[in-house]
Amino acid sequence: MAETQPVAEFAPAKINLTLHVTGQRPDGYHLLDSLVVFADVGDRLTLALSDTPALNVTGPRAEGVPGDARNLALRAAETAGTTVRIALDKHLPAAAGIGGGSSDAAAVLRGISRLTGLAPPDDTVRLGADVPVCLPARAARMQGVGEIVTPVADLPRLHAVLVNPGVEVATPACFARLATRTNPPMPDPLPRWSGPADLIDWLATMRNDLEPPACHIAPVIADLLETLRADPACRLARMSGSGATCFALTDTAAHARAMAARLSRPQWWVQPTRLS
Ligand SMILES: C[C@](O)(CO)[C@H](O)COP(=O)(O)OP(=O)(O)OC[C@H]1O[C@@H](n2ccc(N)nc2=O)[C@H](O)[C@@H]1O
Ligand SMILES: Nc1ncnc2c1ncn2[C@@H]1O[C@H](COP(=O)(O)OP(=O)(O)OP(=O)(O)O)[C@@H](O)[C@H]1O
Repeated sequence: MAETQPVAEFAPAKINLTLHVTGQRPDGYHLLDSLVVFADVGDRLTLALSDTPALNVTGPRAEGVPGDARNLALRAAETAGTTVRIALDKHLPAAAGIGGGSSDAAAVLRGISRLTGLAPPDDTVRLGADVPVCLPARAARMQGVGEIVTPVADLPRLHAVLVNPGVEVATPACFARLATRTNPPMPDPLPRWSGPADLIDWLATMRNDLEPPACHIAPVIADLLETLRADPACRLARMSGSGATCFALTDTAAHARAMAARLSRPQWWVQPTRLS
């Protein structure tokens, strides 16, 4: 087969504005209720149909990312039953709670759909709990173990700073350290927020249940959250996913940029961003 013209896909960072752990299935997987949004920072992929699978990982965060069949980008193509050549320009830190691998996998599935005209496979949660929500890459409520994705229309757009303190937190270890596995869900239906300030006030009454276990595993996360909360521009600071990346919400893009400049440290990944 001659290679097709490549298509480009953006794989945005996934941010869990809330992450409530509401139960556990008999197979050990946890039931979640999470308000998920996407940032304007992320990985960049190009892919083309080809005879043999291939993956080339480059970019500022390529180090340590598997370049072989373990990479979720190649596993996604295999799930779709398609052979593709992928160039992955990695900008998101890995194992960071912002769905890097899942967003790459979802981007590959979107790209393959464009190349073949076929719909993505149904059972994408098998690739990773975050893949279904990353597929549309739009604000959504995520439930079940990640397979139930309900779009949230008209979510006010937020300004934020994302900060990763340079430690990796293993997701299973984080779930394993939960003190309680049956915690209250978010309200159903979700409220309708009048604007960003209203949304932030409401978010302050919600939780990330994985934050206490992650802070126990990596105390640097607790220190980071304290630093974020002490900043005059910070309206709310919370961890995303199983960490270690945390986000601070601000009133304006200028505040996010100024806060990001104040937070610059050699080992930290710091990004001002918009979430929507
Ligand atoms: C924590 C979140 O990032 C929140 O968005 C996701 O639930 C995790 O998404 P992910 O990294 O794509 O997760 P997976 O690769 O499917 O699972 C990693 C591990 O996390 C635990 N896990 C994950 C999802 C879930 N609903 N319950 C779990 O207990 C399991 O131990 C699993 O082996
Ligand atoms: N495309 C990829 N990008 C980054 N890591 C990948 C990729 N494919 C496989 N991996 C592996 O997956 C592990 C988890 O990385 P990933 O960035 O997906 O985690 P995460 O940000 O914690 O995800 P989540 O928020 O979904 O829990 C990494 O340690 C890495 O070895």
